Amino acid sequence: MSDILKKIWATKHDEVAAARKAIPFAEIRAQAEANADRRDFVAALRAKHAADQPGIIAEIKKASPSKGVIRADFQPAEHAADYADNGAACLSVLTDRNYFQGHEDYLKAARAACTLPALRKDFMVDEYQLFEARAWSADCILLIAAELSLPQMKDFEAIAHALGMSVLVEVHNGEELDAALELTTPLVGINNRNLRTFEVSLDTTLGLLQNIPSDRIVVTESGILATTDVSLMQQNNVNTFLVGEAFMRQPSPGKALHSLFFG
Ligand SMILES: O=C(O)c1ccccc1NCC(=O)[C@H](O)[C@H](O)COP(=O)(O)O
Repeated sequence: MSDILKKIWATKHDEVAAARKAIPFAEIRAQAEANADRRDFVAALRAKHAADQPGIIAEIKKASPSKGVIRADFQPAEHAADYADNGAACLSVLTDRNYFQGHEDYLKAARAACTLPALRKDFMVDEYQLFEARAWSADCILLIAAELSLPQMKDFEAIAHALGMSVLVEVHNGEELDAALELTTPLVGINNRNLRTFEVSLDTTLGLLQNIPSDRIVVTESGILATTDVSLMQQNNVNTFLVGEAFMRQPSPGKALHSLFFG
């Protein structure tokens, strides 16, 4: 099995090198720092929990390495408004072009179509991408502990927070979780998908859960497809979800969200 994560990482370094030539670092940094349009990603999740509701991060994803094209009729702004109307707390928008057919314009369009905070869902390998994210109005960035060192994650977290963005740190095993818990972000994502083999098991969340302090918000990511999956997580006190495919494959992603979480 080829390691897709390593391939993605190599592509990202090439992309960043090209982006730095197209828009110099000083310029993207100035754009990021001038962008005062901020929405609080963590507060949006906490508000749902305070109202005794699930915190749903609804993903806008056209394709993926494991599934190919998930949704041919892809309308990011419409999907965002549909999610917002049906109880999502936040958006997650793929901006990776090569592997997910994403684009920064999808992030901008989705966020502009509603009032929800948005995660730039991408593979952050270089600080340049954090400034890009804020320049594009992202409210949160993803750090994948499988490929980032702890010093890198600490640096990236500090930059994201200084720019007013939240950080979702993502783990898949105990070693990655130990590193993630060295960060200050309350958002700890447990990816049920092994990003190297594509194998999905909800036991990943259940197995790591007990090692996460109660002041963190555990986000269960990937493979949430059925109401039984939602109930299993809620029975284990996990009430924050990052869901893509189960919504994006349905004619109305928003109605699919409503039916999965609110019956
Ligand atoms: O989804 C993939 O195939 C994939 C492959 C390699 C790296 C990341 C990948 N996915 C990112 C995600 O984690 C998911 O988009 C997200 O958690 C939503 O998952 P799902 O609800 O199963 O679409």
